[in-house]
Amino acid sequence: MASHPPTPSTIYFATGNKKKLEEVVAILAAGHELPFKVEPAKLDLPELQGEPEEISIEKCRIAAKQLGAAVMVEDTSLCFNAYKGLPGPYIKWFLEKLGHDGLNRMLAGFDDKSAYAQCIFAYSPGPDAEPITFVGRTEGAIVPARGPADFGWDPVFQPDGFRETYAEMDKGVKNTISHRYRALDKLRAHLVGNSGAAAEQ
Ligand SMILES: O=P(O)(O)OP(=O)(O)OP(=O)(O)OC[C@H]1O[C@@H](n2cnc3c(O)ncnc32)[C@H](O)[C@@H]1O
Ligand SMILES: [Mg+2]
Repeated sequence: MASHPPTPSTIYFATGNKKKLEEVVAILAAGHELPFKVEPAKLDLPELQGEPEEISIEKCRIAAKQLGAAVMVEDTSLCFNAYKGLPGPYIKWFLEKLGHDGLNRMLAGFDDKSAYAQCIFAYSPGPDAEPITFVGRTEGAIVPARGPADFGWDPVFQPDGFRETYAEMDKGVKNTISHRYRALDKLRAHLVGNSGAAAEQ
């Protein structure tokens, strides 16, 4: 991986999704004091096609060019094992067109209702740098919708080891086990490790 310059004091989180932003802020605030600030940047980034990691990298390149600064983005997939990982990064359109019931109906003919939520953060220190990625995954199952419908497919995803869906569980709990937490925790470790103080050693 090409070495990155020390972590800058401000990094923009480019997203058009306020619920994602809420969770990123909450996850970062729950940890130790950070040697950098994360500022939101509301960009309507394109819905790209391809493998999830490539989508996040390209999304990051676009955001870094638009902002001309250090930027992080993330792309989220919901992957049904019975569909070999689809809808994957296309979940946004499946959710929009089919709704929670339709996502369940996709699996009506399958005994295997297992799925995993995947979040891939991509970070770039600036428009000319190659983004680096951090992947987080949470295994679970697709279930009939339960809980408040204020964030995407949360009501139909029940993480393994829990009786609640993401939507039913306390936000604080979701933010310690979610695909987003797991990916962001890796990015945070990289940025802290690469911050000025650490980089001087
Ligand atoms: O601007 P960006 O960051 O791309 O925001 P987006 O809403 O377009 O998000 P994605 O492209 O990553 O599409 C993922 C879809 O899954 C939804 N989603 C993402 N994270 C979720 C989570 O933790 N729980 C439920 N739904 C989620 C999101 O609302 C989209 O419909
Ligand atoms: Mg998107």
